[in-house]
Amino acid sequence: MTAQGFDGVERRGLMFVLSSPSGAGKTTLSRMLIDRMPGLKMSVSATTRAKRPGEVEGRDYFFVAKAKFEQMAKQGDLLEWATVFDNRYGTPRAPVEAALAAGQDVLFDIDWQGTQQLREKARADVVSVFILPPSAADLEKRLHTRAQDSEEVIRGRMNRATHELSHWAEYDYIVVNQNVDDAFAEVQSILKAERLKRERRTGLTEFVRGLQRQLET
Ligand SMILES: Nc1ncnc2c1ncn2[C@@H]1O[C@H](COP(=O)(O)OP(=O)(O)OP(=O)(O)O)[C@@H](O)[C@H]1O
Ligand SMILES: Nc1nc2c(ncn2[C@@H]2O[C@H](COP(=O)(O)O)[C@@H](O)[C@H]2O)c(=O)[nH]1
Repeated sequence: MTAQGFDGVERRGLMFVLSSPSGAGKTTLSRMLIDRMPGLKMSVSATTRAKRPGEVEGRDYFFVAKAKFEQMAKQGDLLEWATVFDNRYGTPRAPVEAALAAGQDVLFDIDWQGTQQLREKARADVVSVFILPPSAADLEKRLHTRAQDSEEVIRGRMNRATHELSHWAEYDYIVVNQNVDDAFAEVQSILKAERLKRERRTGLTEFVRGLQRQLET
């Protein structure tokens, strides 16, 4: 699973995870990353929750029935899965493996349970970022302005936010999403720096040997 860095040095692909309480801005930041960072592919999850207005099958999620989800989990087709807000969510394994094998990095918008499972499977290749809202009032306002969930669903997500927040210290990086452009710049910097980490740059030895040969001649 190697990617060609922009400087031509081979490296292992990485799994870039964003988690947060619902409404803090993962989806927004993920879309910005996919639009602006070449070599990054979004992992599209399967879910048993109902489609929101404007969501597109295969772009936002694969919307599946409960029985189908259970079958996917049983067959080993999911890299990780969890129950969130009474619905099932999981990462289809094949597209992630194919993207990594093709030299791409993969972006995940998943919760702390999924992040733990990915970390158990591939610790060295997982880079995780927890997104915090600037305040509880902002979080609630964002869930309302998104205008895609009922009052009851929003209340449930706000009630669960404390629990989600309690997992912040399990993440490699913490970003406060106050201004979306600033938060994007921070997340982008993390990805750029992680792509340059020596340990995942498998082609460095060969590259440096080549430089040494040039210097000796
Ligand atoms: N920095 C910001 N300032 C103001 N509004 C924001 C900011 N970031 C995101 N939003 C808005 O907040 C709402 C929720 O954002 P988003 O859907 O990205 O959250 P999420 O973390 O993906 O939520 P979920 O976990 O429920 O999918 C959206 O309407 C989005 O446009
Ligand atoms: N463990 C996983 N969590 C996932 C996955 N896909 C999404 N999620 C998380 O679920 C909640 C709710 O999402 P929403 O779209 O209904 O608002 C959010 O925290 C997502 O990050 C997954 O495949 N695995």
